[in-house]
Amino acid sequence: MSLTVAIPKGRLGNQTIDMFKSAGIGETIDEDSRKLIFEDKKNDIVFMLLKNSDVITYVENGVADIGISGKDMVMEKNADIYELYKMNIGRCKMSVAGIKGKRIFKDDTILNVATKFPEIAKKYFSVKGQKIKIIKLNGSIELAPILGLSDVIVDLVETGNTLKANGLEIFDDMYDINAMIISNKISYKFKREKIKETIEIIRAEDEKNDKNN
Ligand SMILES: Nc1ncnc2c1ncn2[C@@H]1O[C@H](COP(=O)(O)OP(=O)(O)OP(=O)(O)O)[C@@H](O)[C@H]1O
Ligand SMILES: O=P(O)(O)OC[C@H]1O[C@H](OP(=O)(O)OP(=O)(O)O)[C@H](O)[C@@H]1O
Repeated sequence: MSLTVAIPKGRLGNQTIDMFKSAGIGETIDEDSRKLIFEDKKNDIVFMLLKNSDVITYVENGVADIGISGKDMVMEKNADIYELYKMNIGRCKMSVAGIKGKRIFKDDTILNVATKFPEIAKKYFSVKGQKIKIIKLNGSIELAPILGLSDVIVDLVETGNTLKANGLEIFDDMYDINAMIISNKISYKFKREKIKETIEIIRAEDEKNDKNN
């Protein structure tokens, strides 16, 4: 049976597809076409291109044997999967941020938190004993404090350019984030050799790219 691989469309997917291609795998993948599924007959792998936040769902349900997902999504979905390899791509931080110079402390009152990651934010603030209200957004999170929708945001920060350009700053660093190769648990039992072989190929490309950067 072929190995099925879930690739997120967008920044992580583009880099991963390049890695596969330079190892001679997935040469049939055409990111410019509207097709979402590509078969590499030579290597007996089927690639599916998914929305980033859906990769975990496909892997957890076994429709994809393995997938590439940001650690942020792995934490947010708390899925029953294996994390097999931590990649050097997709490196950023998850942070609490808000309007520069206006760090808010609200001991007994509720802090309004805008984020794409409600579960991560809830756990983080609950450990700190801070009561919060989540405002779930899907993008442009940095707008929320500027427009008065929230007190703070919980979001990813890489260069810090988006925060800076919008007059925000980091209040607290929460977690280091990177891309992960994840696997369905049953697939790992029955396709272990093929999965390991594929991860070794990606690992070699990932390490090679990391050295060159
Ligand atoms: N600025 C960034 N720098 C580095 N890695 C990032 C950055 N933003 C996101 N990532 C990582 O890349 C993954 C994919 O991000 P991308 O922006 O392509 O997806 P998305 O559009 O947020 O997808 P979705 O809306 O489905 O969640 C994230 O889950 C995260 O792990
Ligand atoms: O620190 P920086 O290098 O500026 O990167 C951080 C930005 O990148 C991500 O957004 P993305 O580009 O995915 O846009 P969206 O989530 O707003 O759609 C993240 O949500 C931040 O907004």
